[in-house]
Amino acid sequence: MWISVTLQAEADKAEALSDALMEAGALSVSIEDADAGTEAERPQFGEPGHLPTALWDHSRVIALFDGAADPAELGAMLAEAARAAGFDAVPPFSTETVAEQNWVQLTQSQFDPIRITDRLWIVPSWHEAPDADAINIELDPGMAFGTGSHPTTRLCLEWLCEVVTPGCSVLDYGCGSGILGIAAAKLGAGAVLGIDIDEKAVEAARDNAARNHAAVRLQHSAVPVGDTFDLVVANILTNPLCVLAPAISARVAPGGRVALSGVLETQAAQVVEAWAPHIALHVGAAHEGWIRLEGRRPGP
Ligand SMILES: C[S@@+](CC[C@H](N)C(=O)[O-])C[C@H]1O[C@@H](n2cnc3c(N)ncnc32)[C@H](O)[C@@H]1O
Repeated sequence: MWISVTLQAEADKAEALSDALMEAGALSVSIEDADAGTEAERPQFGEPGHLPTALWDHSRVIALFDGAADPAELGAMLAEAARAAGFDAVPPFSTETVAEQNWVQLTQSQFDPIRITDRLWIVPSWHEAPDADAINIELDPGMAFGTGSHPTTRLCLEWLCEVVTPGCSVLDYGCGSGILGIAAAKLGAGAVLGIDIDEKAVEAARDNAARNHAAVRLQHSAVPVGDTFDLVVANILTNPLCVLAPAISARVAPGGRVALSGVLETQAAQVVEAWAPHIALHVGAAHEGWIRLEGRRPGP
């Protein structure tokens, strides 16, 4: 028997806490994006005015301890780890006992293969692809957002399935795990570029693209993007999508198309208005209260 302790921590402190927990005697530690839970567990995502980095501001640090440890001993280990990681006190946590043989299953069973369309599946590495003939993107949950389980990602993936044509160029603005760019490349796009403001996301996306043998160029968003693209997809949040309207729209080639996600139904008008001087947008699809806005730059 093991004791699994799930601690809530700010993402930028999660790694330090993870290291400190190992030092303090944990048998294993994993870090999960706290926003990868249920809708109710994701209060920040999509709240008007919330900064984009808040998407993975909160992490769950899950540490496994020997079940023989008594509560006082466990409390002392947690306190030592919290102190070593620079916390004033032990962050909020919950514990549960886990039968040894169920541990791996417990963690992995939360992430089953996700069918986006008949053509496209997202498959965790420990699963067999349910349809070997489909495009199967291998992605495991990690620190970068984008496993296909969130409706905003799904809306973008469905759009890519509809609009990618052989050899077209695609910009994935706010690539996170790289899931959208990888999907675009696998669907037949030519030049695919993914950019992100978070260097860790760029690194994760690089790893994921390599693992999927997907030709996707990935770079930090501070690096200027000179090109324009046939397709531009951005799953960020309402406020940054409004602020970034001139920058993102400038990357859409004449005749090219754009899809924006990360917008709640109630926020559609705000984004449409911000984009009106650049590209006219309309609601293309909706899923669980989230919408996808789409537009086309006039041109050839
Ligand atoms: C919701 S995640 C989307 C990840 C992935 N594209 C998907 O659809 O699942 C938003 C991503 O946008 C990035 N981001 C936020 N603001 C940005 C900005 N101003 N420029 C570039 N990337 C940004 C975040 O770091 C994050 O990786």
